[in-house]
Amino acid sequence: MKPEDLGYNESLEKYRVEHNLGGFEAGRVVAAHKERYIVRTAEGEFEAEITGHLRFTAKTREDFPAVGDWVAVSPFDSGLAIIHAILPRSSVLKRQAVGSSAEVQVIAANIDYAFLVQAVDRDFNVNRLERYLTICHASNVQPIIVLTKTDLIDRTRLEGIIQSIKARIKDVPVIAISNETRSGFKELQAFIRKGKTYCLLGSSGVGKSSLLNNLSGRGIMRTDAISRSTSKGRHVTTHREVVLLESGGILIDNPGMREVGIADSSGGLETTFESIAQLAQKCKFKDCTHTAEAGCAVLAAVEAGEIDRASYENYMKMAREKSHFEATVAERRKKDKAFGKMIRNIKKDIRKREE
Ligand SMILES: Nc1nc2c(ncn2[C@@H]2O[C@H](COP(=O)(O)OP(=O)(O)OP(=O)(O)O)[C@@H](O)[C@H]2O)c(=O)[nH]1
Ligand SMILES: [Zn+2]
Repeated sequence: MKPEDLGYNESLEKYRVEHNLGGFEAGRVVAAHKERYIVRTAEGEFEAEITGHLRFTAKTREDFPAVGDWVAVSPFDSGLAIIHAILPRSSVLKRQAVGSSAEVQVIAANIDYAFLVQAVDRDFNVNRLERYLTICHASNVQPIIVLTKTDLIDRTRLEGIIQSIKARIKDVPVIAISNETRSGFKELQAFIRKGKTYCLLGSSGVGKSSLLNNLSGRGIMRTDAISRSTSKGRHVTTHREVVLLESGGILIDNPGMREVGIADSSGGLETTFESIAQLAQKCKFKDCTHTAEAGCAVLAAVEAGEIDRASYENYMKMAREKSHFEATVAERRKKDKAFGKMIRNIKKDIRKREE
């Protein structure tokens, strides 16, 4: 298999050469579990660990390899390799970790396109689509909306749903398919290009697995589980989270993908609701919350019907979640800082006493 088949490209190769990584092989992380990785290179598949240097210089979880990452590796034994560096990511899909720590988890890296999957029956909800769009914009992933289960409703109802999406979401392709009748698959396939990386985002039960099965046909790469003993003697089983589609596209599918929420969507909110963000600059007060202020340009536009009220409410809800998330992170950083200072003071005291 050529690295290009896994999505390797010229800018990655340029980086590898320019940063003196030419002596290593380029590989793509196809599975990650704790600090154990499965890396696929042109030569084959390796079970890999990161160098001590990478581990000790890592400041956050984002400094560790994730599924989809391109890494510089050196094989050292049959089937074993060391990861020396992570090549620059074109996109990072993350989510806020469960719990109160507000730590960000990297779900996958280097995804080009996300299929935002929604069923046209009971799951259908434009607010949820906007939520996924926000994540895509924050992550630098191109969205494509896929409506499933179109066999369950009639043509008129489907047209109505598509219209209601287009009224609120501009410039994002909408494809309607059925996993049962396979209608719409030709149109969908036209969006899948060789060497590009995709993922599926959507609630449980909307038809993501069925879609994946219909797309992959033969040539699926993760049919068997990987089970090897680790250097520490443990025996673990991992599933490859990268699937090669028949059309040459690469699909990343892992459990974290199914729990994507809002995390650190710097700029994401603004891109999704561009018109709201632009209006917000025209508000009378700089710190306008767009809830009740006089001279609020956003409220005025909602009143005038220039902005959809549902979009406005969704925007406000996400803005609140985002600021809550950022506050939690700031709070934790402050605590970490105070703790670090305390430790330094204790050490100083000990040194003084020893003198
Ligand atoms: N009628 C109809 N049923 C579908 C379609 N796509 C999926 N289903 C059914 O919907 C159910 C859920 O489909 P899945 O593909 O498992 O959904 P999923 O999104 O992978 O769900 P999770 O694994 O929970 O995330 C299954 O019973 C499918 O047979 C469709 O296009 N039409
Ligand atoms: Zn305002």
